[in-house]
Amino acid sequence: MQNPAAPRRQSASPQKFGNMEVARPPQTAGKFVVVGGGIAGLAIHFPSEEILLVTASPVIKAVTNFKQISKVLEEFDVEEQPSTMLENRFPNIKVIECGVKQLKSEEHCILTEDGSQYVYKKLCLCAGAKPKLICEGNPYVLGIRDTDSAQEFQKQLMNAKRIMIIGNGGIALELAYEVEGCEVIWAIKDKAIGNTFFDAGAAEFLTSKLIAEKPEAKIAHKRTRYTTEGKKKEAGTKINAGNVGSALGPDWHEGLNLKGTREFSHKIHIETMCEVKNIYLQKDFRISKKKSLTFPRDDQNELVTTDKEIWPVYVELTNEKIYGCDFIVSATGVTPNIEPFLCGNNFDLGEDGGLRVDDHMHTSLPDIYAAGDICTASWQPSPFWQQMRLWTQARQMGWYAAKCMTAASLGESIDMDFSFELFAHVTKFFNYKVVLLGKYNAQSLGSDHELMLRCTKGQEYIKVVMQNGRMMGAVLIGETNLEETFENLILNQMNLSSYGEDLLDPNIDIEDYFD
Ligand SMILES: Cc1cc2nc3c(=O)[nH]c(=O)nc-3n(C[C@H](O)[C@H](O)[C@H](O)COP(=O)(O)OP(=O)(O)OC[C@H]3O[C@@H](n4cnc5c(N)ncnc54)[C@H](O)[C@@H]3O)c2cc1C
Ligand SMILES: NC(=O)c1ccc[n+]([C@@H]2O[C@H](COP(=O)([O-])OP(=O)(O)OC[C@H]3O[C@@H](n4cnc5c(N)ncnc54)[C@H](O)[C@@H]3O)[C@@H](O)[C@H]2O)c1
Repeated sequence: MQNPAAPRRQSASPQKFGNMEVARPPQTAGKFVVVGGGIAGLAIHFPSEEILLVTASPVIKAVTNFKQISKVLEEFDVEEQPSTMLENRFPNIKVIECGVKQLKSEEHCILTEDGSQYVYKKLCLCAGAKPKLICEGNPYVLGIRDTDSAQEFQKQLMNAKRIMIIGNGGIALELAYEVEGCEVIWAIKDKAIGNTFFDAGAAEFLTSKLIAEKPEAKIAHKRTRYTTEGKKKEAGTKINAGNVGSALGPDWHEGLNLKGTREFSHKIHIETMCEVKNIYLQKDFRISKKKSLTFPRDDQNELVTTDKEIWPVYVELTNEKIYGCDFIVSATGVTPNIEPFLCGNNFDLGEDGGLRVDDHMHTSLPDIYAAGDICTASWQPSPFWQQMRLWTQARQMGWYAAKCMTAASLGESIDMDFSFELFAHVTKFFNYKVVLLGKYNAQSLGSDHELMLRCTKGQEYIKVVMQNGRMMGAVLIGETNLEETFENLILNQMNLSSYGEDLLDPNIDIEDYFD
């Protein structure tokens, strides 16, 4: 049976009239059009509706081994697959492998880079985000986002003796632990590592792992890559250089050999409370007559000497120190991919540059929804939820957006999905399981809160955030088995004042206590 969602594709290039190129007339697509084949776009399922998925990357992301760990915590692996696999599994989905270059919201249509136009009834934008680099266009400054940029990083690392990592979030934390055989200078704005996830206490717990030699055996990698090598691209479907592929996710580095040219395991030096002031290419640095420093040794403390080695690039920090290196990784956050959709469309934007969405994932323009990294959640959130640009949230948003779009087209109303009640993230840093719940860093609680801690060096770190005797958030590092109990305690807001310190007493089986 012919797929009803399939728009008839004519020639790949725009029609020609004399010397003039004219975009092909609009093709009426299915009811719903989704832009982006990342985790948010792929979570959009309408079992009985026709969907047109337009995506710039040749592969799509599929969630496998999905596990609901507790009410809100989810764990899953992600595989890259060819888009044909998606079409085979879901005959109501038609995939167009091409970047969207323009949105005409008044006409309800999108234009792709091959000159085609598709009309939508409802549209969901899931075009993700791209790395926010400290110095755009500098060939020695790399960002990591998708499979290709991760492989480029690996390629450059293979020939590197020293790299600099700038930033203090997820990517920097992972790289600082994973990179071997290469000196790493890690410059952070904060006093302690991992500021987007941890406070100084948790950072200290983890730092001991960072400076130790890495004894852990590597776990087998779960990601599989669909390779496009040798696959001839159709004319006109070339991906615009500005378009990135889908973002990597959990275990992204497991298939990569993150090793430099040296024989040692870890060698890392952290420069705290500083930012990048200047980046010099080798020639400019020579002209500047400035001096760079050698890699600081543990026993030298601040006594570093002038570096005799010549490096391709030099980084001057705001603490006046200068280090040479082979290249710089800018792990400094992301910027939502909104450019192709802005021209002529008056979207409300969030402070972080995302498309503002309401509690039904609806943007400020009629019939246009957004989900995942591209959007800025602009509803009044639950007291225990905040947006972070993560796999889990992208998946939940995509899934919920689909429900909202269906309900809107049927004229029905729908309640906010339960997954937005509580922020819950499970990940792994420095080979420890890390669970973050609710206001895990006392975000927006001001000074009116207290912390309870339990820490066993090398084994576990538990922090709970309490306010008026109620649990507001928690950080659980290690195999604590407390996530489900704490999730319930945050959600039910039970008054825990009478338990006092017993709450974290290791001799009390807290799970049974609150069953
Ligand atoms: C290195 C790395 C490690 C990470 N690790 C974790 C982790 O361990 N845990 C976690 O929870 N999160 C992690 N994240 C974050 C997570 O990957 C993202 O939050 C999530 O993938 C966002 O999904 P998305 O669908 O919104 O965007 P993306 O995955 O970026 O997908 C966007 C899609 O839109 C397409 N697109 C872009 N522009 C256009 C256009 N103009 N036209 C058509 N298509 C377009 C792209 O090709 C892509 O298919 C990590 C991110 C990175 C970079
Ligand atoms: N395990 C995980 O959960 C995981 C791992 C990797 C990445 N991610 C996600 O992937 C995305 C990208 O990761 P990321 O690490 O680039 O972003 P991030 O948002 O996690 O961290 C960005 C970091 O860069 C710092 N920063 C910003 N501008 C800076 C500047 N000019 N100079 C110095 N530091 C600056 C910030 O203070 C912050 O520490 C994020 O959404 C992140 O949540 C998650």
